[in-house]
Amino acid sequence: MANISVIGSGGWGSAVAIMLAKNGHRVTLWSYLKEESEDLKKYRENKPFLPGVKFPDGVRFTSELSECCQDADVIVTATPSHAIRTTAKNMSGFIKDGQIIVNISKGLEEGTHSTLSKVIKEEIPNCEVVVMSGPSHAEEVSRDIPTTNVVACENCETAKIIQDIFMNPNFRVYTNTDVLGVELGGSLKNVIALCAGIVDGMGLGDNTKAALMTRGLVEMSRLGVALGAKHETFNGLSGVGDLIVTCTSMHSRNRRAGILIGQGKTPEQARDEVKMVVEGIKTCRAAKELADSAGVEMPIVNEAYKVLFEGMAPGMALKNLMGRDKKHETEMDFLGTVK
Ligand SMILES: NC(=O)C1=CN([C@@H]2O[C@H](COP(=O)(O)OP(=O)(O)OC[C@H]3O[C@@H](n4cnc5c(N)ncnc54)[C@H](O)[C@@H]3O)[C@@H](O)[C@H]2O)C=CC1
Ligand SMILES: O=C(CO)COP(=O)(O)O
Repeated sequence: MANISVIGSGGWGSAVAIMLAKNGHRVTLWSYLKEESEDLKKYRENKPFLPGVKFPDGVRFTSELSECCQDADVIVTATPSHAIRTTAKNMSGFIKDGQIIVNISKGLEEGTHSTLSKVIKEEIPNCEVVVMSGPSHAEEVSRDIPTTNVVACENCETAKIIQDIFMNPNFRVYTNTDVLGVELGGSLKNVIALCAGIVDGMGLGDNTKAALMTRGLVEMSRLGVALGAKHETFNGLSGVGDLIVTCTSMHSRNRRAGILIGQGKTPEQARDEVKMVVEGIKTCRAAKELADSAGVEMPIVNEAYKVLFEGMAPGMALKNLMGRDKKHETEMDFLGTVK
């Protein structure tokens, strides 16, 4: 049994806290807002994000970071991506050498385009970072619906420690050492999920969505390989696996925001209506800027950028994508990835 602190009590942090407590660990769940923490304590339920799911006895609640870090064997970070740097900075003074931090948030930092494990390592140089990603909606994990994820760390022995802590008969965990590939897959799929929602909101067909997902995966892998990730990682749980779930599930916040945009709402209106974190909007900007500076072609991401940030109508973006130059499907670039 381990002492685990989960930093961030949105839907995902709460679901993971519930699961880890059911696995037999002592869990402390940290909330950004004191009122959020008080409500969790009072109702033993996350009413806004996971209504109807009770926290097991093994979970306690706090809004004090110091008490989360000091006695924890493992710390799990689950804040929105934009809050990871500040949260890590605030945690840094309480972290012991070699402390394992498992990041389960998905996204890239605005401006620097850094992966979240890199941001954590910059703020807490004495810790060891593991990332967990894959197809896992909080609504299902909190209700013990069978799910598989992957934990990635350059040190496979550390990944195995986390695999043992998280694994249970309804939550199967694989290990991987391609940290960059796992993080990029989990982040970039949110942009394609937004586009899948737009396709649904426009009332287009299954053919259109299958095309978007397939070619979207090609773009994700192409950028990933150019940045140093392994191509095969994108064919795993954190790549195609998460892409499938996010592009097809009504639980997906990114897909739900996309549906609203496809129906004519602005990205701001869509984000406000979804109310929960829609990471794909910011990640789209980061992906476009990364692709531009690495000279990588990402036509879907480019069109999504125009819709999200330049006011282009989704119908025009679709026309641009369908009207591109003719291609051979498996055309390779110099790195051996499919163009
Ligand atoms: N919800 C899900 O099923 C999954 C979410 N994720 C990722 O987990 C991360 C968190 O997402 P959710 O739990 O869905 O979010 P959520 O929308 O359910 O909750 C957001 C939480 O962030 C807190 N918050 C707001 N501003 C903050 C700040 N400045 N500092 C710290 N906390 C702040 C809010 O109080 C709230 O508790 C995201 O990166 C998301 O992509 C990953 C896998 C599954
Ligand atoms: O990453 C997720 C599921 O694996 C959550 O995706 P959404 O943020 O789109 O709900």
